[in-house]
Amino acid sequence: MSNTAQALKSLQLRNNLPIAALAAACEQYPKPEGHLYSYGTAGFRSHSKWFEPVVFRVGVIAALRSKRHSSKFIGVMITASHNPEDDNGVKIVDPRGEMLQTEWEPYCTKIANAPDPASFITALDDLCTKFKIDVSKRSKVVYAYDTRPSCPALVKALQLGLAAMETETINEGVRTTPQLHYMTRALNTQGTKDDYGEPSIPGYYKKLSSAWKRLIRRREEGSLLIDCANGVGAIAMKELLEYLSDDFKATLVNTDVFVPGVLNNMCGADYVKTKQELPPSLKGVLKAGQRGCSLDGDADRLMYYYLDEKNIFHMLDGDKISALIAGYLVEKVKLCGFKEPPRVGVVQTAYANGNSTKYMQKTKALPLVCVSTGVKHLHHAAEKFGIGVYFEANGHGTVLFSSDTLENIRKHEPQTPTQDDNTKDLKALIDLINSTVGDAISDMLLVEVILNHLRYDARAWDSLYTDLPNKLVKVNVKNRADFQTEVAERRLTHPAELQRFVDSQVAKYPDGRGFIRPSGTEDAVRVYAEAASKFEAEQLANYLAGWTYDFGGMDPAQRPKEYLR
Ligand SMILES: CC(=O)N[C@H]1[C@@H](OP(=O)(O)O)O[C@H](CO)[C@@H](O)[C@@H]1O
Ligand SMILES: [Mg+2]
Repeated sequence: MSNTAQALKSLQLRNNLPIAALAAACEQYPKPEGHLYSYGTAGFRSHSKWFEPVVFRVGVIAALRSKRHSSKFIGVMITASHNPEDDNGVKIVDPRGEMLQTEWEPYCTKIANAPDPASFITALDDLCTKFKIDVSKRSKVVYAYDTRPSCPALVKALQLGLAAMETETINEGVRTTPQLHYMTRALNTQGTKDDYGEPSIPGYYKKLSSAWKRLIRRREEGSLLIDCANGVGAIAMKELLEYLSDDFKATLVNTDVFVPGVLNNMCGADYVKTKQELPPSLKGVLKAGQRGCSLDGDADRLMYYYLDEKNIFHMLDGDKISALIAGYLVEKVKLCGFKEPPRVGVVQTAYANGNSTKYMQKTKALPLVCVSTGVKHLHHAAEKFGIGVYFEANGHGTVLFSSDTLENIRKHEPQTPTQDDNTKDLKALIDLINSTVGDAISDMLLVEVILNHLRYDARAWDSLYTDLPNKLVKVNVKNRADFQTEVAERRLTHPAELQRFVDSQVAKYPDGRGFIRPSGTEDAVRVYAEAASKFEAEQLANYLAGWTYDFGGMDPAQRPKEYLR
């Protein structure tokens, strides 16, 4: 008998898992030695070379998650978003289209890292016991993937995991991440009072396009330039434009889907946010005054921008999008004439520009909370408002309507024609917004509608407030776990001396703010600083980076020369 067979025979499981099928499949996808995976903010993410065993195991976990949720559909999305083309990632989507419940994350990590079939099955057994999963229940999984060359092989691995669990599956093919989230929720709510829409990709386009047509008031001059990052967003945008009729004028660029080496390369939302400049491929294409926007590689992030008459680039990031939407919604709600108007609130992270926070709180008197980085934290905090607007500065975000708010709107009886018009608008806005997750395409339509209603061009929108100059630096350290934070990652608890240095430096700069936190997705520590001028923001960031580098146990002789000490 082989070692594996012996190990399997001596297993004492508490749950009736299909051991033979799981072990056989696991042997086909042996876990490479020396690679540790961790289920974090963005699910699992890694170089695609080592990724098939992880995706196979995620298939099994997703099936168990479905069994745990009375056989509701669970979603699985294979994508590495804005990361390089050779990376890939996988994440699990819960029945309402939300991110996987946090309590499952450490179990996913353990299952992914189990070195052999016996320990893999034992880890699954622990999960089943912990969450009282009835293995005999049916399971259903809907999945999709992005345009990366590694996807077909990863999909095969996923399918093997699902087949081992005898899962009913729907393969949605190459789709955006938000489309997969939509599908998951729509499949699970079909025919119920919470019906989210027709559970199909045409259903998604119909829902968005019909809401947009109900909202749009006047013909726009010129066309919106959309940088699709050479990713799946290009496919979705082309399909959506078919539904939007000629009234929506858009020019798509960076649409070379499936061409090797171009995905997210020198384009896309992450490029724009990190470089704070126009992608080279848009130079000479975007005209002064014209609005442009960039999606990321899986179309869940959105960045807007324009060139002024001197051809100077201005970025309208997640904070500006959030300010526009929140400011608009708070006024809209007032115009509906509710007896008890829903409370509109905003959720941000420490990366939100200081002046955006000031604008929301002081100018707009909006309640605002700051949470840790990562969409799941923002999403949960936004659920506490009647209408919760959440965006990360990098352009990922959406609007949530609580069930009380939806009920309130459904029952509302407008007393005047104005109230009636505005209530109709609000209902259409709910359809236009993909509340399951940040959706670049839905957010883009929402921004366009609001600008249309307010008669704003890009410059008018930009002038809501002026961004404080800022700089983000990624610092390599020996062990990022040595850096620990508190108050939604805005302060370090360890190393305490480094935090004291941050405090003393920041105090020297007008409008200065800075913080240091370990990345949740990369092996690095991020340093952020803002101040009244570009020079000061950069200088502050470079001081904090220099100190972080040294505190991180790195060799001072190798310290990058822009870092200051
Ligand atoms: C500064 C920054 O942009 N951080 C990003 C990045 O997280 P880090 O934990 O900073 O690596 O990736 C996350 C997942 O995509 C995203 O939610 C977050 O906003
Ligand atoms: Mg993304």
